[in-house]
Amino acid sequence: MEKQQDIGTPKISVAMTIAGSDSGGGAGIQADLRTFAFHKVHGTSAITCITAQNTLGVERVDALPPESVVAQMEAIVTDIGVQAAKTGMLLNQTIIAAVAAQVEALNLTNLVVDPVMVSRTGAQLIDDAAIATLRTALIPHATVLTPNRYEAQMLGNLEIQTLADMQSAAQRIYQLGAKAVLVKGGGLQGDLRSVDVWFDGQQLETLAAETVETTNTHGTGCTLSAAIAANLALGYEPLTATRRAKEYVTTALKYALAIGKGQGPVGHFFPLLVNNSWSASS
Ligand SMILES: Nc1ncnc2c1ncn2[C@@H]1O[C@H](COP(=O)(O)OP(=O)(O)O)[C@@H](O)[C@H]1O
Ligand SMILES: Cc1ncc(COP(=O)(O)O)c(N)n1
Repeated sequence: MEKQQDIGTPKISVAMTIAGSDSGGGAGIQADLRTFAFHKVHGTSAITCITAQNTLGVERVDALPPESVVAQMEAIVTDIGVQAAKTGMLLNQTIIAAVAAQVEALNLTNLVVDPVMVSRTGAQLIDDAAIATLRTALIPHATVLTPNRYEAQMLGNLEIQTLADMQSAAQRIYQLGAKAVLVKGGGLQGDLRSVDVWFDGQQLETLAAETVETTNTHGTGCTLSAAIAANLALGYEPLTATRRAKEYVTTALKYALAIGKGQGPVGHFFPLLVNNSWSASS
């Protein structure tokens, strides 16, 4: 029988997320796949761990065996192929080491590394051995590295309070070998919450956006790194991809969802649903 004709776009970009599952649907794999879809990029996923999580926090985390993570990456890349990838929550040293080795073996380029180490509230999420491996084995493969305030403090070994501190951090962290570093401001005070600093060895840029007054910020970091990967997959240069991703996060924050008793998630698809009132019956 003849293969059915594709009805989608003739050429579709593909991105891969290597990250953890968030049962609450606001961060991790769930946020990444929605972000890819919003950008009309086909999303693939290598799941590293399963969190029992909601808007109030993480209750439990179960790691997958590193061999499973590596096999998922291989299955995706050897058949479908990807134009860009991102890493999120990698959880432990063995998974980080396995992912870094597989990134090398599969020759992955256009890699966004979101070094999920410390939550925006300052809680350390992975142990010191894992941080050391992230620093030496994975970060040197990053096209763009996106630490939040606390992660940047650890990676740059300095305190961050001001824009000047963010700039120093970006320059210091760049020495770890990523092609570009974006220090994110969400963990700072006032309007610095919406300011990020970019350094790629030549350009030191301040990326500022409108500050959105909301407590529903769950998933902002995941969404930003996934949107950078989506834009890289679409062929944009890293800095342009990052500027476009930041615009998307700002919009998603404006449509953030007041669900649950804690910090609700950003609204990945709500700009579309509100402005373009498609419904199944129409
Ligand atoms: N209230 C806000 N208004 C606008 N942008 C924000 C706000 N909070 C965070 N951002 C942006 O969201 C992105 C994610 O940053 P951050 O929240 O620091 O990451 P993480 O979730 O990893 O802690 C950054 O681009 C940051 O500037
Ligand atoms: C599975 C998983 N991955 C990542 C995050 C960080 O989320 P944020 O984007 O809010 O920093 C999370 N809470 N859960």
